[in-house]
Amino acid sequence: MELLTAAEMRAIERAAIESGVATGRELMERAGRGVVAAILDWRPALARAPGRAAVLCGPGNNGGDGFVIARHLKMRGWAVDVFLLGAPANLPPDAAENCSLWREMGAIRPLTEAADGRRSVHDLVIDALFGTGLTRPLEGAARVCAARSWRRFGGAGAVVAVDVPSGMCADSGRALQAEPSDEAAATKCDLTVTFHHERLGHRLAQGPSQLCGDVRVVDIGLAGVPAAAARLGAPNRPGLSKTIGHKYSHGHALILSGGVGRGGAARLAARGALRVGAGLVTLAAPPAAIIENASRLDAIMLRSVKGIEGISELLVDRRINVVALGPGLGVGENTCAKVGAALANEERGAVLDADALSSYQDEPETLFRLTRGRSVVLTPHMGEFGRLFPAVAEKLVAPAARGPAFSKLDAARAAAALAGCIILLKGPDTVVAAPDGEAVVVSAHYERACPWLATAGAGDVLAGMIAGLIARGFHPFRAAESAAWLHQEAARGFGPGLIAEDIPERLPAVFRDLGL
Ligand SMILES: NC(=O)C1=CN([C@@H]2O[C@H](COP(=O)(O)OP(=O)(O)OC[C@H]3O[C@@H](n4cnc5c(N)ncnc54)[C@H](O)[C@@H]3O)[C@@H](O)[C@H]2O)[C@@H](O)CC1
Ligand SMILES: [K+]
Repeated sequence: MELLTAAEMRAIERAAIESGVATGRELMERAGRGVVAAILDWRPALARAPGRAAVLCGPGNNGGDGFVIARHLKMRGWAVDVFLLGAPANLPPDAAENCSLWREMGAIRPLTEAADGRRSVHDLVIDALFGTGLTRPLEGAARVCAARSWRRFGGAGAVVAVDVPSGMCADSGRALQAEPSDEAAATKCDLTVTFHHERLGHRLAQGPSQLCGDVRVVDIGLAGVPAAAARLGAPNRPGLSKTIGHKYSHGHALILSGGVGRGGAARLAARGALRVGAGLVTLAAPPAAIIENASRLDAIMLRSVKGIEGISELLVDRRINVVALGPGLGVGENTCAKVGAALANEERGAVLDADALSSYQDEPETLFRLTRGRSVVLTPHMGEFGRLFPAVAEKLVAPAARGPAFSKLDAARAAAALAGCIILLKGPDTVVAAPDGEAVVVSAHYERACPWLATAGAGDVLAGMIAGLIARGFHPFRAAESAAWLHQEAARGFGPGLIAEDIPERLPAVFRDLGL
């Protein structure tokens, strides 16, 4: 599934209109009618018993959709109150036409009245104030209405956004705000109905977690108009279903462990690598930690390595085609030396996580010289990301004062360009990006939500799973994307109460469900 920016959606609309696929009026009609159908399908009780709706219309084409919605609701027996921000005379042509059509059916009141009303008498509030054209933070009555939506308009039924919740940037999922002291304002909705494909903002930042509610996509007849867009991440089925061969044909992953009492993270990673299908998995530990690890490992092989030379000696074996390191290694020069040894051979893949990233916080460029152009995946969470890419992270945490705002996708892309390798930026809205700009959002939201995945050690398992898929011959980008998806799916299937150890053990069930 593609995820569009506002500009990409506008380009598609323009191409459709220019090539005669549909007029702007027709698209608006399909959009408004589609929203009504989607709402009634989403909550069938609203279809059985029409009530009273408030339609909040803005000054652009999002408002135009609102007038279409008002008309279709009224035709279905609803009592409809329409509120407009600004004057009808200032509406763009298609919206103005639909405004006139509505005026034959009912009145238009200024939005300030909706903002002032103490209690809502409405069963349904339609937010058609701003869509993809929003460029600056909400002001005045629109801002008051957005704030009221957080209190459900004083008792209103469902709040439904047209295209995007007003106040949210469609590209980043962030609520626009002028300065840090300024509270971000965007409508909090129960349902968001968008058109053609989802926008990126439906999958990033506050979009899915706080603002959109459920999301439905309405077809407005734009299929076939191409766009170069980001995608929603998915498992690579053909890669995963490759028949089981000789154990060496599925590669050999090496996981570097920390010292005595610090091997748990590496063991979790190793288990993830093995369960995801690496042919062989070896855990390399310092001599003093061998007994501890030997008592905990069976299918995973164990090697004692002494210092950096020990790692280099082990890596003379070319059959080891990927190394994962970072979890439990500690932050410091010693870990940097291990990263250097792990990346010495150009042909070998690598996954760097946790301490392998934080160890370079004083000179990230030293790390990037090693990773540039290599089959390497860096898997930072936001904190680690900020240490390696401080300038990029700063742009992401600065208030989103203008739309389109800098997004998590932009951040991961910028980081991938700097590091010259694959970046997986963690979160429920995980983004995987490559230096050439390819990017996916692996989204654990809506029907795939699994907040219990934020548990200690889950990231270690993910690093191991990525390494396991690289061992199996996956391109590092596909390995990161598929592993992130499988990781979420395992957590989803397990349910609340999940601990990191459960994730690898759940993978066989995930594979079975995929029909592999
Ligand atoms: N692109 C498409 O293919 C389609 C778009 N449609 C609708 O059209 C919408 C986009 O319409 P527009 O481009 O007119 O954009 P909007 O309706 O989102 O708003 C644009 C207007 O608001 C003003 N504005 C921006 N930020 C403001 C602020 N903070 N305070 C006050 N005014 C502000 C702009 O100057 C402009 O006049 C979509 O979200 C969608 O709802 C649909 O009709 C169907 C087809
Ligand atoms: K809206």
